[in-house]
Amino acid sequence: MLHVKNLVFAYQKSPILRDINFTIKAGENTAIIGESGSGKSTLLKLIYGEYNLNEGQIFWNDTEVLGPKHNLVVGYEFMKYVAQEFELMPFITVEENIGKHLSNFFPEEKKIRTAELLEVVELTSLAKTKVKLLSGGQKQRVALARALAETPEILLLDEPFSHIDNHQKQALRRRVFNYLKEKNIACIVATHDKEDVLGFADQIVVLNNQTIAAQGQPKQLYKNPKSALVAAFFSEFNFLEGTFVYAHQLKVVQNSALRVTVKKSYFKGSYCLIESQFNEQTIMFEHSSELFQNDEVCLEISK
Ligand SMILES: Nc1ncnc2c1ncn2[C@@H]1O[C@H](COP(=O)(O)OP(=O)(O)OP(=O)(O)O)[C@@H](O)[C@H]1O
Repeated sequence: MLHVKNLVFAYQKSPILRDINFTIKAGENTAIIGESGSGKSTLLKLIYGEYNLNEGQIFWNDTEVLGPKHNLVVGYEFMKYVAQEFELMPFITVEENIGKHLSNFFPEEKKIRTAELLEVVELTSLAKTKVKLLSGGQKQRVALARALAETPEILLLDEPFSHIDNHQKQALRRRVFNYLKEKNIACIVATHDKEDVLGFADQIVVLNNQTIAAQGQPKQLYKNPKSALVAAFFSEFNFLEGTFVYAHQLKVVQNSALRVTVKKSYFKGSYCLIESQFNEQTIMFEHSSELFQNDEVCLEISK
């Protein structure tokens, strides 16, 4: 189990993170979300032992994670970290990068393991290609596979699919997260993308104002977002009748007190997102077809 206890950290004087407390069980997937600059990457680096804490402690089971003040070499065998700037070796091949830390004493095992990981990240066809020739997304996949090579107990992922195109992202995400569950590898994913979270995360930790603003299971936070920050992470939303209402929870009806004037329609594929006006307030709602400027429609909340 990972245990982050009363963590406080500042790069210089003003704290970046304070009063951070949470736990992660073996095999659990935790998403760290929050605005840009809220400290997600910093938190991952602290858990990895890259910096010294100002206060607090971090444990993986009975081992305390200590910063560079106490450790000559950053990192622990049980933990791997895939940073936003994945540091690969450009002049050797994809498979050599992935197998870099696997023992040469067991060449057969190394071969099998590398082949397995190439499949997880769907890079089998590029196994013999030098990394310097790869695209950003392909490099990101090599970094993921390399982090998995030695089967860590916990994996720290910073925006792990950010460079990968949409077409490949969906399937890759499922493969990687299912693989982690199968192998009982805990993971922490810092992300801006709700698709990295819904359907995969066991818990979400929301960072805001240097601290944990909310924490819970995705379903809980989604159904009852207590702040605009959380609601906005999941979907387009409105603040109506003292509560957060997602755009898809507003339906056009014959008659209601919520009579809005359409400003603009945005085609979204299977639906249209409609921007409308109610008194001084902008109301966003989803509709099956396009509506036109100055159309008047009545809306009802259907949660
Ligand atoms: N090495 C550093 N030295 C000083 N300040 C830093 C350093 N790295 C990050 N910061 C500051 O710490 C704060 C948190 O940054 P961090 O990168 O952890 O945020 P983040 O939530 O991961 O952002 P993003 O979503 O944009 O990646 C920011 O204000 C940033 O400017």
